[in-house]
Amino acid sequence: MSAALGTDPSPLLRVEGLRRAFGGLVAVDGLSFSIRPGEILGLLGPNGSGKTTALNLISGVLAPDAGRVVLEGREVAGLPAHRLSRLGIARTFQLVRVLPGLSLEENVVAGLAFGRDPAWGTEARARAAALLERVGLGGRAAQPASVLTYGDQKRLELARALALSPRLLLLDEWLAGLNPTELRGGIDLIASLRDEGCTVLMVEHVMDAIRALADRCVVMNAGRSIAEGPPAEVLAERAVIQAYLGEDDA
Ligand SMILES: Nc1ncnc2c1ncn2[C@@H]1O[C@H](COP(=O)(O)OP(=O)(O)OP(=O)(O)O)[C@@H](O)[C@H]1O
Repeated sequence: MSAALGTDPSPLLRVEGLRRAFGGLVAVDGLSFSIRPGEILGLLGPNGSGKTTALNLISGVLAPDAGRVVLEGREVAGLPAHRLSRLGIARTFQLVRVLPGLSLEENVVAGLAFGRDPAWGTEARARAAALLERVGLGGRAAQPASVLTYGDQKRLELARALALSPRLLLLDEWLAGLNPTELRGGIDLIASLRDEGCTVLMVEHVMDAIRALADRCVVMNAGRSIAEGPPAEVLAERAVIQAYLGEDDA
């Protein structure tokens, strides 16, 4: 199925034959898929299937052993994370990485220095205020990040990622661990980013969120893509159900 998407003439991002091993364990094993501009692609799979490693390879946290990562026609595999930030790839992390000793504004201003459209000083503070407003933290710029609830830390981390003016936003289980109210708000927030044309690759275990948000999904198992397509179709596939049930023959 991924071969058909490989013929897409102008994907925003294309990964091809991506591979990364840790010692004898091949965490990502020949992974290929594309993301079109404005699309939300869900990257799914059971624990340990290689999703976070794939995000790490795309965002420059890790270098691939083999394969290509092509952003708007440009080969970017192996570039370090700070170069990829400048080129428009931003991400959130599974374990939230806000700077607790800094204010909300300072957290976002720190992100604004490293993106595609960097800003400093007065302009950075104005843009930080707008970004905080955008993620539902408006009016709280001066508060220390240490007072935030878990859900609000996630919002702050999203504001920091958006501060990079990304072409592609990578979300690593951004909705995990939220209570039902926070989850609803989080889904609405991602939906609003999509409505603004943001392109998103999201690793997510919350299937209600995938059904509500993703245009397409890629399902990984043991480092490989085992299914690709619209959520309703993919989640009904036998191989996907077996992978989630932990079958060896999936
Ligand atoms: N830095 C590392 N060193 C050694 N092994 C690693 C490293 N990072 C990941 N792995 C292994 O690679 C495999 C894939 O891990 P990865 O975190 O990418 O999976 P995942 O699909 O994101 O899992 P989860 O849903 O639990 O977050 C696992 O077996 C994991 O133990």
